[in-house]
Amino acid sequence: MAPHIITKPTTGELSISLADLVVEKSKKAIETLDRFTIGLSGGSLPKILAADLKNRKDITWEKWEVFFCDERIVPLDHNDSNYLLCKNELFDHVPIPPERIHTINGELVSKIEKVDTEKAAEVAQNMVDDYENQLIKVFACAKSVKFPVFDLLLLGIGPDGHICSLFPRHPLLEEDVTWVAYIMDSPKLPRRRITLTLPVVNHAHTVAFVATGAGKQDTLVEVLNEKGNLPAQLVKPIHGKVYWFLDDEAAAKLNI
Ligand SMILES: O=C(O)[C@H](O)[C@@H](O)[C@H](O)[C@H](O)COP(=O)(O)O
Repeated sequence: MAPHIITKPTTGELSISLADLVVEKSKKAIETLDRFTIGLSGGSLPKILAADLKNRKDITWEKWEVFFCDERIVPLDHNDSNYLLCKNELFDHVPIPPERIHTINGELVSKIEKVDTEKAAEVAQNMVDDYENQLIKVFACAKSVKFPVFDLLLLGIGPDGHICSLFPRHPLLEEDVTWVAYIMDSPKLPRRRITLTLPVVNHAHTVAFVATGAGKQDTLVEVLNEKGNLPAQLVKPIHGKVYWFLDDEAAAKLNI
């Protein structure tokens, strides 16, 4: 199915349009399943997302279940933390119950910082298991049931076409069993991260990319106009829809 591409002259207008989609998806999910499952990313996304959304009065925030599409393995109060970014932009301004915001395990973060490289992989695997268990609880299914189905995943895109912490040509792109994986050799710093895997992304009901600024022009031409295997091009939800929220600058080289 062709993606829906939404372009707006400014990031302010883009924030309004993105908030409209989030409100719509949140309402629909809460009406049917009494909860809304959303995955957030880092980068510029939390700020663009929160700018308008945090002032919306028509959201049942208490019914949200928030996960992170990827997270850097750093303390939750570290400047590199995607959680901290989302907290500052959104969580501090809206009443999502803290227990419904699913972070990486802070104790395991402290542990990983104190061990050698070999042991670090073991701790990272524990962190992955912990995060998968949080997903299992919310999605109320045994791990044998294939994949969680998020109502909405919000993704940024790197200039190299990466999404989550899934980078071009990285073996993690082949992962087709686990829901969450760790990466210790991320080409983008910090090196240690955990990420949702591609099959989880592709089981979501709705995936929305957000990209702004001239730095994304060439990447968007490649991802949207050409065939290839960049991580963003591998996002093809089995039953879901894909949206692209772009400002005019980012979209300038697209024929739309
Ligand atoms: O973990 C990270 O390193 C970032 O979160 C990264 O994945 C980001 O989401 C994209 O690079 C898009 O970032 P921008 O939207 O800021 O361009």
